[in-house]
Amino acid sequence: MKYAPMIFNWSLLVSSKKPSDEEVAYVDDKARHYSEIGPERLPSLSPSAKEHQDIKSLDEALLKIKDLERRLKDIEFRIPKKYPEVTGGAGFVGSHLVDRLMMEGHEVIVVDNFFTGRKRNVEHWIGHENFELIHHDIVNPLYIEVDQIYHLASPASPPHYMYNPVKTIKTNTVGTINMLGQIWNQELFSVACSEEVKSERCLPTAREGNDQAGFTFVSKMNQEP
Ligand SMILES: O=c1ccn([C@@H]2O[C@H](COP(=O)(O)OP(=O)(O)O[C@H]3OC[C@@H](O)[C@H](O)[C@H]3O)[C@@H](O)[C@H]2O)c(=O)[nH]1
Repeated sequence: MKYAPMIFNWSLLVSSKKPSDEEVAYVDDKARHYSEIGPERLPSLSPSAKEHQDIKSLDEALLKIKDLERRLKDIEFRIPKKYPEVTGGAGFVGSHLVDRLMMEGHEVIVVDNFFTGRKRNVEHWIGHENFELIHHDIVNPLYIEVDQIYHLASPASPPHYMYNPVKTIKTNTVGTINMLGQIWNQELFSVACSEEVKSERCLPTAREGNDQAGFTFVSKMNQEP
């Protein structure tokens, strides 16, 4: 790409055009005006009494805002926050649940081995002080303190749960036992299951009306706490 050379035309500064009589008269008039009133009569730049008053009330307003912010923080602290853990929180259903919990102001921990889940499903929360993402396979124990668990970590669709059936059964049994071990009150433990699994503890997520549904059904049935 070619650039046009920048030429500064000095002749523009030395205009040949003479000021008109009107322009000269204006400049004369201004010069006379300011020589008459003198510098002391120029408008003062220091604040007037009224402006002083305004600044004072501005300070007071800022103090009030600070006080209100502090009281708001106090109130926020009194609202019971939950510390829920979402296993499989990087998956389709899990990430929507995470959004909901985060929007409600809870401190959310996501545990996922990214078998089918994706970081991008929760990336908008990464860096948020209430959010933590742990790359972990629930088949191995995990020792963290939470006060509620939404257990969604499981291969969800036939190609995924049939990919390694033994591992699927391990995830849904050993994995679930591991997650249960994290929480003292099992009433605060919810499992996501498809509609075939009839249990009050289940959060129904999908209808798995296919030949292999029985496999995931049996596997998930073992999850029931
Ligand atoms: O061993 C595993 C398997 C899977 N996962 C995770 O579990 C999540 C499953 O989410 P997917 O997007 O694949 O599937 P869905 O969100 O549709 O499944 C959801 O509804 C159906 C239920 O049976 C599933 O338990 C629930 O997660 C993924 O993030 C996956 O990485 C684990 O963390 N560990």
